[in-house]
Amino acid sequence: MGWILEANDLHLSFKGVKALVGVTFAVGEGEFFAVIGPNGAGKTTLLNVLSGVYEAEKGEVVFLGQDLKGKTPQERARLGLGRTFQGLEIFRGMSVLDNVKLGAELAFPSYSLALPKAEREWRLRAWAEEVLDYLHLSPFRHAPAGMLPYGLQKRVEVARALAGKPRLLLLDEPMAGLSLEEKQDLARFLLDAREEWGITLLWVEHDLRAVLELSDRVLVLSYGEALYYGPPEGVRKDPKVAEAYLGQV
Ligand SMILES: Nc1ncnc2c1ncn2[C@@H]1O[C@H](COP(=O)(O)OP(=O)(O)OP(=O)(O)O)[C@@H](O)[C@H]1O
Repeated sequence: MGWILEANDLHLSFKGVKALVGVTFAVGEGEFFAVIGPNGAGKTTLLNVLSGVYEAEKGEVVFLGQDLKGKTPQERARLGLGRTFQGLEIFRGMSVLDNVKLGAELAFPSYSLALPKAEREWRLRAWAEEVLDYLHLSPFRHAPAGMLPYGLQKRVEVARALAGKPRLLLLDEPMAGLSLEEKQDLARFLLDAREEWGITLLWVEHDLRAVLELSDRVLVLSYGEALYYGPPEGVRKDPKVAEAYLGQV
């Protein structure tokens, strides 16, 4: 399998608290890859290191064959490494369409700045509308994003990230706070986006059932260390994982 992302021996501590301890894994092109683990295991820290919010003290992150050391989150996003956050990161007063258009800007490389303004705006809007349509958000396109029910706001956030046409999208607990039906809808949209636009997905998620059902491979973290790395079928059988979750799996 061709790797789109490789993380080698990542270490990071916060004032003596070891958040990542020698974490090594790789994500294959087109995979749906999950990172799970108990609270405080280092999952969000790992996403922050991959997306450039933090720099690892040791180890390297290689994306599409390129070492990301020293690259800012914006530079990483431009290379095709997208991200959604725990909690909502949308502009509440802005319309759904404008939120998604902001994300779509990333999908239009700088040369398109040379296009006439109207032409560029038209293309941007057409692509944003396509993404909205895909995620069944078109009926809400003119509503201020903050006025929508929570589940739809989460979907707007995912739409904005997908509109940037990332090669790899990092998702931090995309299903938190969603109803079962909303979770099933989101799962379908993510799987469809992978199929349609060739986006690789790496998600941190607490809903173990959804993770084991949807993911191709899983990395389990506990106290910053990788406990398990492999197919979902092995997660429940692994004694170290069972111990870390104290019977939760
Ligand atoms: N900016 C920071 N400053 C100090 N300590 C931090 C910081 N970020 C994370 N930590 C610590 O690092 C460890 C890992 O935290 P992290 O948020 O990555 O875990 P997590 O697996 O995402 O947890 P959760 O499931 O609760 O979101 C924890 O002990 C946390 O307190």
